[in-house]
Amino acid sequence: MSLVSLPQDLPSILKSYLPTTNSDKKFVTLTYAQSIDARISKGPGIRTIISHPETKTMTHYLRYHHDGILIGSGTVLADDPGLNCKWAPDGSQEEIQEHSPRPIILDTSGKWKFTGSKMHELFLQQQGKPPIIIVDKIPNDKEEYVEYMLATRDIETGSLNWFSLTKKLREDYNINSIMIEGGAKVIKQLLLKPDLVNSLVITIGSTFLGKSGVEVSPDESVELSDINWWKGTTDTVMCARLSKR
Ligand SMILES: NC(=O)C1=CN([C@@H]2O[C@H](COP(=O)(O)OP(=O)(O)OC[C@H]3O[C@@H](n4cnc5c(N)ncnc54)[C@H](O)[C@@H]3O)[C@@H](O)[C@H]2O)C=CC1
Ligand SMILES: Nc1nc(O)c(N)c(N[C@@H]2O[C@H](COP(=O)(O)O)[C@@H](O)[C@H]2O)n1
Repeated sequence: MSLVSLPQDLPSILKSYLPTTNSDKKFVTLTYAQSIDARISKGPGIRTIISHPETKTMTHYLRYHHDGILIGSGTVLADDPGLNCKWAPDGSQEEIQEHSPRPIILDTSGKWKFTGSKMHELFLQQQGKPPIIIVDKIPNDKEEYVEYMLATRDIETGSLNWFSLTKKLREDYNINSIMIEGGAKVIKQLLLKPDLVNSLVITIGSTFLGKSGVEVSPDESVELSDINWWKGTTDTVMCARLSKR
């Protein structure tokens, strides 16, 4: 798949929502594409194109600027995504490979296999990196090229500790900036974490996906600040920060 050009006015809007170059500070961007009725796919397990080609290019521009890209197992199983970066200033193969983010798959119950996936194919073609899989138990039958990282859980509640997870990715793998693309279960949790998420970049496509679509509404109301809108051919992009609650 080749990309259309990046709209000229997008980088200046995105600039202050991107991780700073050469910074070793942790940076988390939550980014996804939704319909007007806040759905990110037509239904569970259905890969759905929402973004216009120009905002798809923006996603690859964002990927270029991050060390890692995280998705949940629901997304990797539904979409079989590539998660590489196809955008680079000069479009060279070397630059694309170097700047492809490291895929991070939150698959605590070990349902997904790298071998035979789109990600695997791209890795073999030197167009993408191999994944780190976050698991509750290191599997006996480890896959070649995959790195496994144990999920960090709160002792009292047993729930995933996102702060420790991003800290560990930074300390153990030098992944300072992470863009989190979804899916719905992951997004819903992170919309309630203003202390973890530095930037929010949401593409809003001009479509309604209807009641059977996968919804991304947080369990509580969420206020935003530092808001900027970009208007494209059919989509708008909202850049913002989550307000502290
Ligand atoms: N339009 C867009 O930008 C995007 C759309 N999608 C869509 O989203 C849908 C998938 O969303 P979901 O089914 O909600 O799946 P998901 O991708 O959010 O994954 C959920 C899974 O992730 C793991 N997980 C998440 N939070 C966890 C936690 N706190 N502790 C332990 N494990 C945890 C679990 O294995 C859980 O079953 C697909 O239809 C996909 O196409 C996904 C990403 C972006
Ligand atoms: N930006 C954006 N727009 C859409 O319309 C989408 N459906 C998605 N989905 C996300 O992108 C992943 C696919 O990545 P590849 O193109 O295969 O590299 C998919 O898994 C979702 O995370 N994003």
